Amino acid sequence: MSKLRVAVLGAKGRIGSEAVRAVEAADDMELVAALGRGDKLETLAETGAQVVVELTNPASVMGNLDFCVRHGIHAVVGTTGWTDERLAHLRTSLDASPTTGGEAPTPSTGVLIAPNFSIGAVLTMKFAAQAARYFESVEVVELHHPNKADAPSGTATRTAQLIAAARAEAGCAPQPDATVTALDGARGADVDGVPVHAVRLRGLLAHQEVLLGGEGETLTIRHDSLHHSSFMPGILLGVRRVVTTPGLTFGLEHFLDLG
Ligand SMILES: NC(=O)C1=CN([C@@H]2O[C@H](COP(=O)(O)OP(=O)(O)OC[C@H]3O[C@@H](n4cnc5c(N)ncnc54)[C@H](O)[C@@H]3O)[C@@H](O)[C@H]2O)C=CC1
Ligand SMILES: O=C(O)C1=N[C@H](C(=O)O)C[C@H](O)C1
Repeated sequence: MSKLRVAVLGAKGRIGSEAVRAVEAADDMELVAALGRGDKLETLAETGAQVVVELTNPASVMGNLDFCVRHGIHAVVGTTGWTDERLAHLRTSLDASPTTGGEAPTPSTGVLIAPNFSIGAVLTMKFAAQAARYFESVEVVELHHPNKADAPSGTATRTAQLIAAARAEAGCAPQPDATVTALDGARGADVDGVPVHAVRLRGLLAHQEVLLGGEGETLTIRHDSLHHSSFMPGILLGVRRVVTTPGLTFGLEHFLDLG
């Protein structure tokens, strides 16, 4: 069986360099390009890359994906900074990409955007959304290394959105909060009504706590990524699945059998 031809964008970065090693070690993949800032995207087409693993930064990701989609190259994206506007733009460009034909043509290019590739983080999001309706209060605390460019993390934003959606579906009342005066930022960022707090601390990598509170009890769901290796099985799964999943997939959970 022929190997999947994979390229990594952001190949010299913290997660990108780990992804390069993971792709090189995978029996069913061939690393055909490892590109960093300033390298020409045309290399992707020239090397016949079938899948790009995009691990750069929010300022670069849209241009990189535009190139991939125009050239029919599938993409597995870990880079953060996704807004509704950016997702709409990507869907529009996917709609215009080559189609598989048939009565209801679908985009043939697949893009997976995963706010977090680690299984524990994906499960944290799922468990938090399940629990959210049973507690009056819920807040998210994410903790990362101090070199991280964005806050709150993509994972925390997604977690809060899923919690808010679950609470809205269950008809939950707004959270209790009697705060009248507060220093700017003291109550965190408001993501769909869920407070999200970001800690940046030397020594940390990527961690998250979801704090849930009800009458006389609290529940804490905590996840810790202790090494970038925690993201690699998810990236490799994404590469294997995206080639047969046209269009936009948001969240690795769609490629996992979580029940
Ligand atoms: N979804 C997930 O599970 C994870 C996502 N991330 C995200 O991945 C992104 C990268 O994180 P880190 O590796 O920590 O950052 P980093 O700053 O260490 O690495 C980013 C690399 O991309 C390069 N780069 C910038 N623009 C480029 C371009 N146009 N073409 C090619 N390379 C370019 C930079 O020079 C740098 O080497 C961030 O958005 C981060 O939040 C990080 C870890 C896990
Ligand atoms: O920048 C990081 O390191 C990470 N970024 C992602 C995020 O913003 O959620 C995933 C993980 O938290 C590591």
